[in-house]
Amino acid sequence: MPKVLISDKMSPLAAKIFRERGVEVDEITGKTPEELKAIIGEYDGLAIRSSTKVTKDILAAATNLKVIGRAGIGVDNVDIPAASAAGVVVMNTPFGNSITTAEHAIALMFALARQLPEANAQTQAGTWPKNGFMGVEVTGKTLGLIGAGNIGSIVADRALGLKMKVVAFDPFLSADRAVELGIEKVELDQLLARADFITLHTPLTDQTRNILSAENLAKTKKGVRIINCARGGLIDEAALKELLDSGHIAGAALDVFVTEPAKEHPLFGTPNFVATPHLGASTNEAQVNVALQVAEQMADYLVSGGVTNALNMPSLSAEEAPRIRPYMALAERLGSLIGQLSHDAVPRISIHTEGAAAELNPKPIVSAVLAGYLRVHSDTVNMVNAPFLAKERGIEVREVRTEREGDYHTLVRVSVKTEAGERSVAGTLFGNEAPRLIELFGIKVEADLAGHMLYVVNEDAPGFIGRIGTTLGEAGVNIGTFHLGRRAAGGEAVLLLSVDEPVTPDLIAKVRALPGVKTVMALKF
Ligand SMILES: NC(=O)C1=CN([C@@H]2O[C@H](COP(=O)(O)OP(=O)(O)OC[C@H]3O[C@@H](n4cnc5c(N)ncnc54)[C@H](O)[C@@H]3O)[C@@H](O)[C@H]2O)C=CC1
Ligand SMILES: O=C(O)C(=O)COP(=O)(O)O
Repeated sequence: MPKVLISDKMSPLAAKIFRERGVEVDEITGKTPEELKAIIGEYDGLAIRSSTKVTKDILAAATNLKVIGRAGIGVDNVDIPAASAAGVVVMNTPFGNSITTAEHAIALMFALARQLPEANAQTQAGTWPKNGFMGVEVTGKTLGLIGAGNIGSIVADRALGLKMKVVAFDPFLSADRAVELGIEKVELDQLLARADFITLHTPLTDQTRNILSAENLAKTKKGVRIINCARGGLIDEAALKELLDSGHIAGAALDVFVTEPAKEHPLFGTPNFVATPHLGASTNEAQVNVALQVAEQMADYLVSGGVTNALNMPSLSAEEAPRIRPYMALAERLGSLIGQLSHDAVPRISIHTEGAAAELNPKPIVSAVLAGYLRVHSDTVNMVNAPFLAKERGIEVREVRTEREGDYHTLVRVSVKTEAGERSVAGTLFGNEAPRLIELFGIKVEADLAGHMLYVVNEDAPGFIGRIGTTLGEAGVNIGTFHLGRRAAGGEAVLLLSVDEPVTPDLIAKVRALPGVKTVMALKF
Protein backbone atom coordinates (compact mmCIF):
# COMPACT_ATOMS: atom_id res chain seq x y z
CA MET A 1 0.00 0.00 0.00
CA PRO A 2 1.51 3.40 -0.94
CA LYS A 3 2.31 5.68 1.97
CA VAL A 4 2.00 9.47 2.08
CA LEU A 5 3.33 12.03 4.55
CA ILE A 6 1.33 15.24 5.10
CA SER A 7 3.99 17.61 6.43
CA ASP A 8 2.09 20.93 6.60
CA LYS A 9 -1.20 21.79 8.27
CA MET A 10 -3.98 20.68 5.94
CA SER A 11 -7.73 20.11 6.12
CA PRO A 12 -8.41 16.65 7.67
CA LEU A 13 -10.24 15.89 4.43
CA ALA A 14 -6.91 15.20 2.73
CA ALA A 15 -6.10 12.31 5.09
CA LYS A 16 -9.67 11.03 4.77
CA ILE A 17 -9.44 10.92 0.97
CA PHE A 18 -6.06 9.20 1.05
CA ARG A 19 -7.41 6.48 3.35
CA GLU A 20 -10.56 6.01 1.25
CA ARG A 21 -8.36 5.59 -1.83
CA GLY A 22 -6.24 2.89 -0.18
CA VAL A 23 -3.25 5.10 0.64
CA GLU A 24 -1.68 4.94 4.09
CA VAL A 25 -1.13 8.41 5.54
CA ASP A 26 0.83 10.03 8.38
CA GLU A 27 0.30 13.66 9.38
CA ILE A 28 3.48 15.01 10.96
CA THR A 29 3.78 18.79 10.76
CA GLY A 30 6.37 21.23 12.04
CA LYS A 31 9.44 19.06 11.46
CA THR A 32 12.85 20.65 10.97
CA PRO A 33 14.63 19.82 7.69
CA GLU A 34 16.87 17.35 9.55
CA GLU A 35 13.87 15.61 11.11
CA LEU A 36 12.09 15.47 7.77
CA LYS A 37 15.20 14.02 6.15
CA ALA A 38 15.29 11.27 8.73
CA ILE A 39 11.76 10.03 7.95
CA ILE A 40 11.13 10.93 4.30
CA GLY A 41 12.68 7.68 3.01
CA GLU A 42 9.59 5.74 4.16
CA TYR A 43 7.14 7.62 1.95
CA ASP A 44 5.88 7.35 -1.63
CA GLY A 45 4.15 10.71 -1.49
CA LEU A 46 4.66 14.04 0.27
CA ALA A 47 1.73 16.47 0.65
CA ILE A 48 2.78 20.04 1.51
CA ARG A 49 1.73 23.70 1.65
CA SER A 50 4.27 26.52 1.74
CA SER A 51 6.06 25.73 5.00
CA THR A 52 7.87 22.54 4.02
CA LYS A 53 10.92 23.29 1.91
CA VAL A 54 11.63 20.40 -0.42
CA THR A 55 15.32 20.91 -1.13
CA LYS A 56 17.82 18.82 -3.04
CA ASP A 57 19.03 17.51 0.28
CA ILE A 58 15.57 16.30 1.32
CA LEU A 59 15.05 14.75 -2.12
CA ALA A 60 18.33 12.87 -1.84
CA ALA A 61 16.99 11.18 1.28
CA ALA A 62 13.57 10.54 -0.28
CA THR A 63 14.53 7.23 -1.81
CA ASN A 64 10.96 5.97 -2.28
CA LEU A 65 9.32 9.26 -3.17
CA LYS A 66 7.22 9.30 -6.33
CA VAL A 67 5.06 12.39 -5.97
CA ILE A 68 5.01 15.73 -4.18
CA GLY A 69 1.56 17.32 -3.95
CA ARG A 70 1.34 21.05 -3.20
CA ALA A 71 -2.06 21.88 -1.66
CA GLY A 72 -1.98 25.34 -3.17
CA ILE A 73 -0.41 27.17 -6.09
CA GLY A 74 3.15 28.40 -5.54
CA VAL A 75 5.84 25.74 -5.77
CA ASP A 76 8.86 27.95 -5.18
CA ASN A 77 9.45 25.93 -1.98
CA VAL A 78 10.13 22.82 -4.10
CA ASP A 79 13.37 22.27 -6.01
CA ILE A 80 11.61 21.16 -9.18
CA PRO A 81 14.74 20.44 -11.26
CA ALA A 82 16.04 18.23 -8.43
CA ALA A 83 12.65 16.50 -8.14
CA SER A 84 12.60 15.93 -11.91
CA ALA A 85 16.12 14.55 -11.84
CA ALA A 86 15.02 12.16 -9.10
CA GLY A 87 11.96 11.13 -11.09
CA VAL A 88 9.52 12.65 -8.64
CA VAL A 89 6.33 14.18 -10.04
CA VAL A 90 5.46 17.59 -8.60
CA MET A 91 1.77 18.56 -8.67
CA ASN A 92 -0.10 21.61 -7.45
CA THR A 93 -3.76 22.63 -7.26
CA PRO A 94 -3.78 25.66 -9.53
CA PHE A 95 -7.29 27.01 -8.93
CA GLY A 96 -8.42 25.87 -5.48
CA ASN A 97 -7.36 28.97 -3.56
CA SER A 98 -7.36 31.64 -6.25
CA ILE A 99 -10.67 33.33 -5.37
CA THR A 100 -9.68 33.36 -1.71
CA THR A 101 -6.29 34.92 -2.46
CA ALA A 102 -7.83 37.51 -4.76
CA GLU A 103 -10.27 38.41 -1.99
CA HIS A 104 -7.36 38.82 0.43
CA ALA A 105 -5.72 41.27 -1.97
CA ILE A 106 -8.95 43.28 -2.16
CA ALA A 107 -9.26 43.14 1.65
CA LEU A 108 -5.72 44.48 1.99
CA MET A 109 -6.46 47.20 -0.54
CA PHE A 110 -9.32 48.43 1.65
CA ALA A 111 -7.21 47.99 4.77
CA LEU A 112 -4.73 50.43 3.22
CA ALA A 113 -7.30 52.82 1.77
CA ARG A 114 -8.99 53.26 5.13
CA GLN A 115 -6.10 52.31 7.47
CA LEU A 116 -8.38 49.77 9.11
CA PRO A 117 -5.82 47.83 11.19
CA GLU A 118 -4.44 50.95 12.91
CA ALA A 119 -7.89 52.54 13.33
CA ASN A 120 -9.09 49.30 14.92
CA ALA A 121 -6.08 49.09 17.25
CA GLN A 122 -6.43 52.71 18.41
CA THR A 123 -10.19 52.51 18.82
CA GLN A 124 -9.87 49.42 20.99
CA ALA A 125 -7.08 51.13 22.93
CA GLY A 126 -9.72 53.69 23.94
CA THR A 127 -8.47 56.77 22.06
CA TRP A 128 -11.49 57.19 19.74
CA PRO A 129 -9.24 58.60 16.98
CA LYS A 130 -12.05 59.98 14.79
CA ASN A 131 -9.90 62.70 13.27
CA GLY A 132 -6.75 60.64 12.81
CA PHE A 133 -7.75 58.50 9.86
CA MET A 134 -8.61 60.24 6.65
CA GLY A 135 -8.91 57.61 3.94
CA VAL A 136 -9.19 57.51 0.15
CA GLU A 137 -11.95 56.11 -2.07
CA VAL A 138 -11.10 53.35 -4.47
CA THR A 139 -13.86 54.31 -6.94
CA GLY A 140 -12.34 55.86 -10.03
CA LYS A 141 -8.79 55.00 -8.96
CA THR A 142 -6.35 53.04 -11.11
CA LEU A 143 -5.32 49.59 -9.97
CA GLY A 144 -2.06 48.32 -11.47
CA LEU A 145 -1.94 44.55 -11.71
CA ILE A 146 1.46 42.96 -12.06
CA GLY A 147 0.52 39.48 -13.28
CA ALA A 148 -2.92 38.87 -14.77
CA GLY A 149 -3.21 35.09 -14.49
CA ASN A 150 -5.82 33.28 -12.44
CA ILE A 151 -5.62 35.37 -9.30
CA GLY A 152 -4.83 38.63 -11.07
CA SER A 153 -7.90 38.23 -13.33
CA ILE A 154 -10.17 37.65 -10.35
CA VAL A 155 -8.73 40.72 -8.64
CA ALA A 156 -9.37 42.67 -11.85
CA ASP A 157 -12.96 41.50 -11.98
CA ARG A 158 -13.59 42.52 -8.36
CA ALA A 159 -11.82 45.86 -8.86
CA LEU A 160 -13.92 46.65 -11.94
CA GLY A 161 -16.96 45.89 -9.80
CA LEU A 162 -15.66 48.51 -7.39
CA LYS A 163 -15.57 50.97 -10.31
CA MET A 164 -11.79 51.09 -10.49
CA LYS A 165 -9.81 51.32 -13.71
CA VAL A 166 -7.47 48.35 -14.13
CA VAL A 167 -4.17 48.39 -16.00
CA ALA A 168 -2.05 45.27 -16.17
CA PHE A 169 1.55 44.40 -16.88
CA ASP A 170 1.90 40.77 -17.88
CA PRO A 171 4.06 39.88 -20.91
CA PHE A 172 1.96 36.75 -21.47
CA LEU A 173 -1.41 38.54 -21.43
CA SER A 174 -2.85 38.58 -24.94
CA ALA A 175 -4.59 41.66 -26.30
CA ASP A 176 -7.81 39.62 -26.69
CA ARG A 177 -7.71 38.41 -23.12
CA ALA A 178 -7.17 41.96 -21.88
CA VAL A 179 -10.27 43.06 -23.80
CA GLU A 180 -12.21 40.10 -22.41
CA LEU A 181 -11.18 41.06 -18.89
CA GLY A 182 -12.01 44.72 -19.48
CA ILE A 183 -8.52 45.85 -18.54
CA GLU A 184 -5.77 47.78 -20.27
CA LYS A 185 -2.51 46.00 -21.05
CA VAL A 186 0.44 48.30 -20.38
CA GLU A 187 4.20 48.20 -19.99
CA LEU A 188 5.62 48.09 -16.47
CA ASP A 189 6.84 51.69 -16.56
CA GLN A 190 3.39 52.93 -17.59
CA LEU A 191 1.81 50.95 -14.79
CA LEU A 192 4.27 52.35 -12.27
CA ALA A 193 3.55 55.88 -13.44
CA ARG A 194 -0.24 55.56 -13.49
CA ALA A 195 -1.35 53.27 -10.67
CA ASP A 196 -2.89 54.53 -7.43
CA PHE A 197 -2.78 50.98 -6.09
CA ILE A 198 -0.40 48.26 -7.25
CA THR A 199 -1.05 44.57 -6.57
CA LEU A 200 1.30 41.72 -7.42
CA HIS A 201 0.10 38.36 -8.74
CA THR A 202 3.04 36.64 -10.41
CA PRO A 203 4.93 33.56 -9.32
CA LEU A 204 8.42 34.10 -7.92
CA THR A 205 10.81 33.29 -10.76
CA ASP A 206 14.17 34.59 -11.94
CA GLN A 207 12.25 37.05 -14.15
CA THR A 208 9.91 38.33 -11.45
CA ARG A 209 12.31 38.40 -8.51
CA ASN A 210 12.67 41.99 -7.34
CA ILE A 211 10.27 43.23 -10.01
CA LEU A 212 9.47 46.10 -7.65
CA SER A 213 13.12 46.95 -7.19
CA ALA A 214 14.32 50.19 -5.57
CA GLU A 215 14.58 51.66 -9.07
CA ASN A 216 11.05 50.63 -10.07
CA LEU A 217 9.55 51.70 -6.74
CA ALA A 218 11.06 55.12 -7.33
CA LYS A 219 9.11 55.34 -10.62
CA THR A 220 5.74 54.96 -8.87
CA LYS A 221 3.27 57.80 -8.47
CA LYS A 222 3.55 59.66 -5.17
CA GLY A 223 0.90 58.37 -2.79
CA VAL A 224 0.75 54.90 -4.32
CA ARG A 225 -0.41 51.99 -2.15
CA ILE A 226 1.15 48.58 -2.73
CA ILE A 227 -0.25 45.12 -1.99
CA ASN A 228 1.65 41.85 -2.22
CA CYS A 229 -0.26 38.60 -1.78
CA ALA A 230 1.99 36.70 -4.19
CA ARG A 231 5.51 36.06 -2.93
CA GLY A 232 8.14 37.76 -0.83
CA GLY A 233 11.08 38.47 -3.10
CA LEU A 234 8.97 40.34 -5.66
CA ILE A 235 9.52 43.61 -3.78
CA ASP A 236 12.73 45.11 -2.44
CA GLU A 237 11.68 45.27 1.22
CA ALA A 238 14.40 47.74 2.27
CA ALA A 239 13.48 50.17 -0.52
CA LEU A 240 9.81 49.81 0.38
CA LYS A 241 10.59 50.77 3.96
CA GLU A 242 12.55 53.86 2.85
CA LEU A 243 9.78 55.07 0.55
CA LEU A 244 7.11 54.48 3.19
CA ASP A 245 9.19 56.43 5.70
CA SER A 246 9.72 59.27 3.20
CA GLY A 247 5.98 59.40 2.47
CA HIS A 248 6.39 58.69 -1.28
CA ILE A 249 4.48 55.43 -0.80
CA ALA A 250 1.27 56.05 1.14
CA GLY A 251 0.79 52.49 2.29
CA ALA A 252 1.92 48.92 1.80
CA ALA A 253 0.31 45.63 2.73
CA LEU A 254 2.32 42.44 2.64
CA ASP A 255 0.98 38.95 3.11
CA VAL A 256 4.28 37.40 2.05
CA PHE A 257 7.90 38.06 2.99
CA VAL A 258 11.34 37.23 1.69
CA THR A 259 11.95 35.19 4.83
CA GLU A 260 9.04 33.35 6.35
CA PRO A 261 7.97 33.02 9.06
CA ALA A 262 8.69 36.75 9.46
CA LYS A 263 8.74 37.06 13.22
CA GLU A 264 10.63 40.31 13.21
CA HIS A 265 11.13 42.70 10.32
CA PRO A 266 12.35 46.27 9.72
CA LEU A 267 8.92 47.09 8.23
CA PHE A 268 7.05 46.13 11.39
CA GLY A 269 5.79 49.24 13.15
CA THR A 270 6.19 51.47 10.06
CA PRO A 271 3.18 53.81 9.73
CA ASN A 272 0.74 52.73 7.01
CA PHE A 273 2.25 49.28 6.83
CA VAL A 274 -0.12 46.30 7.14
CA ALA A 275 1.06 42.71 7.51
CA THR A 276 -0.64 39.33 7.50
CA PRO A 277 1.20 36.03 8.04
CA HIS A 278 0.81 34.45 4.57
CA LEU A 279 -2.96 34.16 4.99
CA GLY A 280 -3.83 34.60 1.30
CA ALA A 281 -5.12 31.05 0.96
CA SER A 282 -6.49 30.68 4.45
CA THR A 283 -10.25 30.34 4.16
CA ASN A 284 -12.35 27.30 4.95
CA GLU A 285 -13.44 27.10 1.34
CA ALA A 286 -9.96 27.29 -0.19
CA GLN A 287 -8.46 24.83 2.26
CA VAL A 288 -11.20 22.29 1.59
CA ASN A 289 -10.69 22.74 -2.16
CA VAL A 290 -6.93 22.31 -2.14
CA ALA A 291 -6.89 19.44 0.38
CA LEU A 292 -9.48 17.43 -1.54
CA GLN A 293 -7.81 18.11 -4.84
CA VAL A 294 -4.26 17.36 -3.78
CA ALA A 295 -5.26 14.09 -2.12
CA GLU A 296 -7.29 12.98 -5.15
CA GLN A 297 -4.46 13.84 -7.55
CA MET A 298 -1.77 12.15 -5.49
CA ALA A 299 -3.90 9.06 -4.89
CA ASP A 300 -4.66 8.88 -8.64
CA TYR A 301 -0.96 8.88 -9.38
CA LEU A 302 0.07 6.44 -6.67
CA VAL A 303 -2.81 4.04 -7.22
CA SER A 304 -3.44 4.17 -10.97
CA GLY A 305 -0.76 6.34 -12.59
CA GLY A 306 -3.14 9.19 -13.60
CA VAL A 307 -1.37 12.53 -13.82
CA THR A 308 -3.15 15.86 -13.23
CA ASN A 309 -1.64 19.31 -12.71
CA ALA A 310 1.94 18.05 -12.75
CA LEU A 311 4.55 20.73 -13.24
CA ASN A 312 7.26 18.41 -14.49
CA MET A 313 5.36 15.80 -16.45
CA PRO A 314 2.67 15.84 -19.15
CA SER A 315 -0.83 15.34 -17.81
CA LEU A 316 -2.72 12.23 -18.65
CA SER A 317 -6.45 12.59 -18.16
CA ALA A 318 -8.70 9.70 -17.27
CA GLU A 319 -10.21 9.89 -20.81
CA GLU A 320 -6.85 10.13 -22.61
CA ALA A 321 -5.11 7.48 -20.54
CA PRO A 322 -6.67 4.34 -22.09
CA ARG A 323 -5.97 5.57 -25.65
CA ILE A 324 -2.48 6.82 -25.05
CA ARG A 325 -1.09 4.08 -22.79
CA PRO A 326 -0.49 1.53 -25.58
CA TYR A 327 1.36 4.24 -27.50
CA MET A 328 3.52 4.96 -24.50
CA ALA A 329 4.41 1.27 -24.31
CA LEU A 330 5.23 1.27 -28.04
CA ALA A 331 7.21 4.51 -27.76
CA GLU A 332 9.19 3.27 -24.80
CA ARG A 333 10.13 0.04 -26.59
CA LEU A 334 11.16 1.86 -29.76
CA GLY A 335 13.24 4.27 -27.67
CA SER A 336 14.81 1.35 -25.85
CA LEU A 337 15.50 -0.53 -29.11
CA ILE A 338 17.26 2.39 -30.72
CA GLY A 339 19.13 3.05 -27.45
CA GLN A 340 20.33 -0.55 -27.27
CA LEU A 341 21.38 -0.54 -30.91
CA SER A 342 23.18 2.83 -30.87
CA HIS A 343 26.46 2.72 -29.05
CA ASP A 344 27.42 6.36 -29.22
CA ALA A 345 25.82 9.41 -27.67
CA VAL A 346 23.35 10.89 -30.14
CA PRO A 347 22.94 14.62 -30.61
CA ARG A 348 19.33 14.39 -31.79
CA ILE A 349 16.26 12.19 -31.40
CA SER A 350 13.25 12.74 -33.62
CA ILE A 351 9.84 11.33 -32.85
CA HIS A 352 7.46 11.19 -35.77
CA THR A 353 3.82 10.24 -35.30
CA GLU A 354 1.65 9.42 -38.29
CA GLY A 355 -2.07 8.68 -38.78
CA ALA A 356 -4.05 8.04 -35.57
CA ALA A 357 -0.94 8.53 -33.41
CA ALA A 358 -0.59 12.09 -34.68
CA GLU A 359 -3.97 13.03 -33.22
CA LEU A 360 -2.82 12.32 -29.68
CA ASN A 361 -1.14 14.51 -27.09
CA PRO A 362 2.50 14.05 -28.19
CA LYS A 363 4.13 14.86 -24.85
CA PRO A 364 3.64 11.53 -23.08
CA ILE A 365 4.76 9.74 -26.26
CA VAL A 366 7.92 11.85 -26.48
CA SER A 367 8.65 11.34 -22.78
CA ALA A 368 8.19 7.59 -23.17
CA VAL A 369 10.62 7.44 -26.13
CA LEU A 370 13.22 9.38 -24.15
CA ALA A 371 12.69 7.24 -21.05
CA GLY A 372 13.14 4.05 -23.10
CA TYR A 373 16.21 5.45 -24.83
CA LEU A 374 17.95 6.75 -21.71
CA ARG A 375 17.06 3.83 -19.47
CA VAL A 376 19.46 1.68 -21.48
CA HIS A 377 22.26 3.49 -19.67
CA SER A 378 20.68 4.27 -16.31
CA ASP A 379 18.24 2.55 -13.98
CA THR A 380 16.93 5.75 -12.52
CA VAL A 381 15.38 7.16 -15.67
CA ASN A 382 11.61 7.44 -15.88
CA MET A 383 8.98 9.44 -17.76
CA VAL A 384 9.37 12.35 -15.35
CA ASN A 385 13.09 12.87 -15.50
CA ALA A 386 13.75 11.68 -19.07
CA PRO A 387 13.10 15.02 -20.86
CA PHE A 388 15.17 16.78 -18.22
CA LEU A 389 18.05 14.29 -18.58
CA ALA A 390 17.90 14.47 -22.37
CA LYS A 391 18.27 18.25 -22.13
CA GLU A 392 21.09 17.89 -19.64
CA ARG A 393 22.89 15.58 -22.07
CA GLY A 394 22.48 18.06 -24.89
CA ILE A 395 20.13 15.82 -26.91
CA GLU A 396 17.94 17.84 -29.22
CA VAL A 397 14.42 16.41 -29.27
CA ARG A 398 12.32 16.93 -32.38
CA GLU A 399 8.68 16.10 -32.70
CA VAL A 400 6.97 15.75 -36.08
CA ARG A 401 3.33 14.94 -36.75
CA THR A 402 1.70 13.81 -39.99
CA GLU A 403 -2.02 13.35 -39.61
CA ARG A 404 -2.40 11.65 -43.00
CA GLU A 405 -2.14 7.87 -42.78
CA GLY A 406 0.69 6.13 -44.61
CA ASP A 407 0.92 2.34 -45.07
CA TYR A 408 -0.29 1.93 -41.51
CA HIS A 409 -3.36 3.34 -39.79
CA THR A 410 -1.09 4.50 -36.98
CA LEU A 411 2.68 4.73 -36.69
CA VAL A 412 5.43 5.98 -34.41
CA ARG A 413 8.91 6.41 -35.81
CA VAL A 414 11.99 7.16 -33.72
CA SER A 415 15.10 8.39 -35.49
CA VAL A 416 18.49 9.23 -34.11
CA LYS A 417 21.24 11.21 -35.70
CA THR A 418 24.48 9.22 -35.67
CA GLU A 419 27.83 9.72 -37.30
CA ALA A 420 26.73 7.29 -40.01
CA GLY A 421 23.60 9.36 -40.69
CA GLU A 422 19.99 9.10 -39.58
CA ARG A 423 18.89 5.65 -38.29
CA SER A 424 15.30 4.91 -37.50
CA VAL A 425 12.94 2.30 -36.12
CA ALA A 426 9.17 2.35 -36.48
CA GLY A 427 6.26 0.60 -34.89
CA THR A 428 2.50 0.39 -34.90
CA LEU A 429 -0.29 -0.92 -32.71
CA PHE A 430 -2.10 -4.07 -33.69
CA GLY A 431 -5.77 -3.97 -32.73
CA ASN A 432 -5.10 -0.47 -31.34
CA GLU A 433 -3.24 -1.89 -28.39
CA ALA A 434 -0.47 -4.40 -29.13
CA PRO A 435 2.89 -2.68 -29.85
CA ARG A 436 4.72 -4.12 -32.88
CA LEU A 437 8.00 -3.19 -34.48
CA ILE A 438 7.52 -2.84 -38.24
CA GLU A 439 10.78 -1.38 -39.45
CA LEU A 440 14.36 -1.49 -38.25
CA PHE A 441 17.02 0.67 -39.89
CA GLY A 442 15.13 0.66 -43.19
CA ILE A 443 14.38 -3.08 -43.18
CA LYS A 444 10.78 -4.22 -42.88
CA VAL A 445 10.54 -6.68 -40.02
CA GLU A 446 7.49 -7.35 -37.94
CA ALA A 447 8.22 -8.26 -34.32
CA ASP A 448 7.08 -8.07 -30.76
CA LEU A 449 9.63 -6.27 -28.62
CA ALA A 450 9.38 -8.19 -25.37
CA GLY A 451 11.57 -10.02 -22.87
CA HIS A 452 15.01 -11.31 -23.90
CA MET A 453 15.84 -11.05 -27.58
CA LEU A 454 18.69 -11.81 -29.91
CA TYR A 455 19.38 -9.40 -32.75
CA VAL A 456 21.38 -10.68 -35.68
CA VAL A 457 22.38 -8.97 -38.93
CA ASN A 458 23.62 -11.39 -41.54
CA GLU A 459 24.04 -11.88 -45.25
CA ASP A 460 20.88 -13.37 -46.65
CA ALA A 461 21.94 -16.88 -47.74
CA PRO A 462 20.32 -20.32 -47.82
CA GLY A 463 20.76 -22.49 -44.70
CA PHE A 464 21.33 -19.66 -42.26
CA ILE A 465 18.05 -20.07 -40.37
CA GLY A 466 18.73 -23.79 -39.87
CA ARG A 467 22.23 -23.11 -38.57
CA ILE A 468 21.09 -20.52 -36.07
CA GLY A 469 18.28 -22.82 -34.85
CA THR A 470 20.80 -25.59 -34.31
CA THR A 471 23.23 -23.29 -32.49
CA LEU A 472 20.55 -22.15 -30.06
CA GLY A 473 19.21 -25.68 -29.63
CA GLU A 474 22.68 -27.01 -28.81
CA ALA A 475 23.08 -24.23 -26.26
CA GLY A 476 19.79 -25.35 -24.67
CA VAL A 477 18.09 -22.02 -25.51
CA ASN A 478 14.39 -22.17 -26.33
CA ILE A 479 13.18 -19.83 -29.09
CA GLY A 480 9.86 -18.09 -28.38
CA THR A 481 9.30 -16.08 -31.57
CA PHE A 482 11.29 -15.73 -34.76
CA HIS A 483 11.10 -12.63 -36.98
CA LEU A 484 12.92 -12.07 -40.25
CA GLY A 485 13.40 -9.17 -42.60
CA ARG A 486 15.76 -8.30 -45.42
CA ARG A 487 16.68 -5.33 -47.52
CA ALA A 488 16.68 -7.36 -50.77
CA ALA A 489 17.08 -11.00 -51.70
CA GLY A 490 20.71 -11.94 -51.08
CA GLY A 491 21.36 -8.61 -49.32
CA GLU A 492 21.50 -7.68 -45.68
CA ALA A 493 19.00 -9.56 -43.48
CA VAL A 494 17.83 -8.97 -39.93
CA LEU A 495 16.76 -11.62 -37.48
CA LEU A 496 15.00 -10.90 -34.20
CA LEU A 497 14.48 -13.87 -31.92
CA SER A 498 12.78 -13.88 -28.56
CA VAL A 499 14.26 -16.40 -26.17
CA ASP A 500 13.15 -17.66 -22.79
CA GLU A 501 16.32 -16.82 -20.87
CA PRO A 502 18.91 -14.03 -20.86
CA VAL A 503 21.27 -14.26 -23.83
CA THR A 504 24.75 -15.18 -22.56
CA PRO A 505 28.06 -13.82 -23.93
CA ASP A 506 28.92 -17.43 -24.79
CA LEU A 507 25.83 -17.74 -27.02
CA ILE A 508 26.64 -14.42 -28.67
CA ALA A 509 30.15 -15.66 -29.44
CA LYS A 510 28.76 -18.87 -30.98
CA VAL A 511 26.30 -16.99 -33.19
CA ARG A 512 28.97 -14.49 -34.21
CA ALA A 513 31.13 -17.40 -35.38
CA LEU A 514 28.46 -18.53 -37.89
CA PRO A 515 29.27 -17.76 -41.56
CA GLY A 516 27.70 -14.58 -42.92
CA VAL A 517 26.98 -13.01 -39.49
CA LYS A 518 27.78 -9.31 -39.33
CA THR A 519 26.32 -8.20 -36.00
CA VAL A 520 24.93 -10.02 -32.95
CA MET A 521 23.50 -8.36 -29.89
CA ALA A 522 21.42 -9.29 -26.88
CA LEU A 523 18.40 -7.06 -26.36
CA LYS A 524 16.11 -6.78 -23.36
CA PHE A 525 12.68 -5.17 -23.03
N1 LIG B 1 -0.51 34.57 -0.48
C1 LIG B 1 -0.94 33.37 -0.72
O1 LIG B 1 -1.34 32.67 0.20
C2 LIG B 1 -0.99 32.87 -2.10
C3 LIG B 1 -0.07 33.28 -3.03
N2 LIG B 1 -0.12 32.80 -4.31
C4 LIG B 1 0.88 33.28 -5.26
O2 LIG B 1 0.21 33.90 -6.33
C5 LIG B 1 0.92 33.59 -7.53
C6 LIG B 1 0.02 33.78 -8.73
O3 LIG B 1 -0.97 32.78 -8.75
P1 LIG B 1 -1.88 32.54 -10.04
O4 LIG B 1 -2.53 33.80 -10.44
O5 LIG B 1 -2.74 31.41 -9.74
O6 LIG B 1 -0.79 32.13 -11.11
P2 LIG B 1 -0.94 32.17 -12.68
O7 LIG B 1 0.16 31.34 -13.19
O8 LIG B 1 -2.32 31.90 -13.10
O9 LIG B 1 -0.63 33.69 -13.02
C7 LIG B 1 0.62 34.26 -12.93
C8 LIG B 1 0.71 35.33 -13.99
O10 LIG B 1 1.96 35.98 -13.85
C9 LIG B 1 2.39 36.31 -15.14
N3 LIG B 1 3.82 36.56 -15.18
C10 LIG B 1 4.82 35.67 -15.25
N4 LIG B 1 6.00 36.29 -15.33
C11 LIG B 1 5.73 37.62 -15.31
C12 LIG B 1 6.54 38.77 -15.37
N5 LIG B 1 7.88 38.67 -15.46
N6 LIG B 1 5.95 39.96 -15.30
C13 LIG B 1 4.60 40.07 -15.20
N7 LIG B 1 3.77 39.00 -15.17
C14 LIG B 1 4.34 37.79 -15.22
C15 LIG B 1 2.01 35.13 -15.96
O11 LIG B 1 1.94 35.43 -17.33
C16 LIG B 1 0.65 34.79 -15.40
O12 LIG B 1 -0.38 35.38 -16.13
C17 LIG B 1 1.38 32.15 -7.28
O13 LIG B 1 2.49 31.83 -8.07
C18 LIG B 1 1.72 32.16 -5.82
O14 LIG B 1 3.07 32.45 -5.66
C19 LIG B 1 -1.08 31.92 -4.70
C20 LIG B 1 -2.02 31.47 -3.82
C21 LIG B 1 -2.03 31.90 -2.44
O1 LIG C 1 -0.97 28.52 -2.80
C1 LIG C 1 -0.05 29.31 -2.62
O2 LIG C 1 0.79 29.62 -3.48
C2 LIG C 1 0.14 29.90 -1.31
O3 LIG C 1 1.01 30.72 -1.15
C3 LIG C 1 -0.67 29.43 -0.19
O4 LIG C 1 0.23 29.08 0.83
P1 LIG C 1 -0.24 28.17 2.05
O5 LIG C 1 -0.77 26.90 1.48
O6 LIG C 1 -1.31 28.93 2.74
O7 LIG C 1 0.97 27.99 2.88
